[in-house]
Amino acid sequence: MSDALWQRCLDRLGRDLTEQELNTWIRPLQVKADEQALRLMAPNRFVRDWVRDQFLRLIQEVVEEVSADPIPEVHLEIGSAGLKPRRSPSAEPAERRQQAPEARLGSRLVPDHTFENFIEGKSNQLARAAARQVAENPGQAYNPLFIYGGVGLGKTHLMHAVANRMLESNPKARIAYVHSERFVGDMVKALQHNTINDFKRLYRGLNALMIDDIQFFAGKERSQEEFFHTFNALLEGQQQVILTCDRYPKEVNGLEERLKSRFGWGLTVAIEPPELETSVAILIRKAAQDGVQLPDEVAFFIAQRIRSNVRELEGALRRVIANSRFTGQPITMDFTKEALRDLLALHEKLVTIDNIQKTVANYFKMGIKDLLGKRRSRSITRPRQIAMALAKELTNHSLPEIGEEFGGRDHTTVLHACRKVKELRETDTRIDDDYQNLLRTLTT
Ligand SMILES: Nc1ncnc2c1ncn2[C@@H]1O[C@H](COP(=O)(O)OP(=O)(O)OP(=O)(O)O)[C@@H](O)[C@H]1O
Repeated sequence: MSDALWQRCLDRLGRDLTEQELNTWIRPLQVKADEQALRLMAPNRFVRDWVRDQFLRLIQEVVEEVSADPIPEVHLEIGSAGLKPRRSPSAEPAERRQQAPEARLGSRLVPDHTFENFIEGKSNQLARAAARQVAENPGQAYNPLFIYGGVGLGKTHLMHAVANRMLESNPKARIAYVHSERFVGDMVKALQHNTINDFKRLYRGLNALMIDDIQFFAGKERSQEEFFHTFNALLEGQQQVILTCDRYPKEVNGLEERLKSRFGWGLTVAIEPPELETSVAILIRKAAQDGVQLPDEVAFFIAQRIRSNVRELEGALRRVIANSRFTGQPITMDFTKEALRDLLALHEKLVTIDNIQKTVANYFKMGIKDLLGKRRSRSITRPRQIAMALAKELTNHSLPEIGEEFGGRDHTTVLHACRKVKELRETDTRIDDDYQNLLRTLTT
């Protein structure tokens, strides 16, 4: 009964919470069978406290709304609906752990991927904070830590930052960072050479295991099986596990349910594409690391045009710096536009005012006529203002040109729209989410 009720609550909560809030805080809760109450089990104290402070009242309201009489009380506790992971000391004897040669496990860590070099912004704040906690208290804070998000957004960087920090405090820590394809490859080799027991011993004797891009496990049942056991052995021994994936674990097809549910034991956090200010800060920092002082306007220019991910931002910056070194010219706006001409042409070709109008109208489920027309009800002016702000941000058109394209409006109307949207994004997360979603749709 509780499961069905909770499912109805989840559907209803989807209307009030963002997808990220649902995925990070609400979906990891498990329901424990109870006739009288709805018992929600949080995987750890952090999640319980956060859910209690931020969402419990809403959950209670939703439960009242969706349940028939009698309305159950809502209890929020730490634990799980099923078995708890055993809190035994390390699963492997110490001398056996010492035998495993590090070099045979995983890939090298990038020394520059540190917390200090990771620029924080709203889009990655939670992931960075969680990773830091894990680095300070491996095996204790959140286990496993599951970081998900699109390509090139800093998941690997954060993983390495945890490993680098752990090694700083304990140079003997046994940490393996592996891409999931490599884990699968190594396992297949071990099976072929009859060395699967060594393989198991190596992995299970670690202090921390970090596996990147676990979406590649999809459909590989034998690897998932082995990984599941390794994973359990490490968790039981309170050794840290960190995983990354390009999407929310429940959305990976071909991944066993028991694995997906285990991932929810710790903390699942998202990384989003960086906001403009974060992108600018990243560019300025990366340039400085290369000994280049990047003018602010150039950083803004690049960040405004390349919105998809940090790797692309870095690529554009590298190209500007390389061109400047090669030609001996200083990095000015004109120089940057020239250096990135083909890249920007590609982006601009895709983002036209027309395209923005269609995408925004579609997103808010309204007609283009209304978007461009004279009606002034809020349900129409907001999307209209958002569309104008996007046109200013993503195209090279001037304010009067944009006004013209929006039903012949004055350039001051466009300016007002841009300011209003900026202000609203700072005060209303829903509008900010809508804006970010639209940005992403238009630029990727
Ligand atoms: N917030 C940030 N501050 C500084 N550098 C960043 C930040 N986010 C990402 N980067 C840099 O962007 C590049 C891509 O990041 P990373 O390889 O960690 O992405 P990823 O999310 O793991 O992508 P993929 O899914 O493709 O593996 C790296 O060079 C990384 O250092």
